[in-house]
Amino acid sequence: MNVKKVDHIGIAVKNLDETLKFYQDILGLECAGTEVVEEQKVKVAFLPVGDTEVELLESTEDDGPIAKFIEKKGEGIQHIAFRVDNIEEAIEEMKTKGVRMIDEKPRYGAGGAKIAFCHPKSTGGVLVELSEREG
Ligand SMILES: C[C@@H](C(=O)O)C(=O)SCCNC(=O)CCNC(=O)[C@H](O)C(C)(C)COP(=O)(O)OP(=O)(O)OC[C@H]1O[C@@H](n2cnc3c(N)ncnc32)[C@H](O)[C@@H]1OP(=O)(O)O
Ligand SMILES: [Co+2]
Repeated sequence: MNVKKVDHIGIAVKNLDETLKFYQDILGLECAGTEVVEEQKVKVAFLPVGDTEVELLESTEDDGPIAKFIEKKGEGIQHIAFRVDNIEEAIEEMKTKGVRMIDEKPRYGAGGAKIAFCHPKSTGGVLVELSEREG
């Protein structure tokens, strides 16, 4: 597996605009854009920090993964995403090594990335996202 960097840290929030006040006005980060990713039932805001990004996630539906996460655990860090150079190969390697994949095929991720999630029960308790994209 060739992990290049931490692509982003995904943070579940109830209200994107409210939380952006902390990241923008207090931390001084810039919001590089927002996007609705229908398949994940989220509205996403990206805030680059050095070589990585903070990804703020607000649910667009009551039954989405972010809504469920907040219901059970409250707001906070929901996943960490690692950048890989070939996601299909990375998924196969994970499976071969016994990791339980939530996604066995890449899905659409924000910014046109190809993404796949690994189940927290087989990663030591962290929801891990694999992400392949340019840049
Ligand atoms: C836009 C995109 C992008 O970057 O481009 C994104 O990031 S979208 C980001 C949002 N999309 C996703 O998260 C998609 C992948 N996520 C999922 O499929 C789901 O959220 C699961 C991770 C499978 C959890 O599903 P669900 O809540 O129905 O399962 P569950 O409550 O039965 O949880 C099973 C066990 O996993 C734990 N668990 C649940 N969510 C967790 C999380 N985020 N981190 C660590 N552990 C977690 C629960 O506490 C429970 O443990 P116990 O049994 O010990 O209590
Ligand atoms: Co993500």
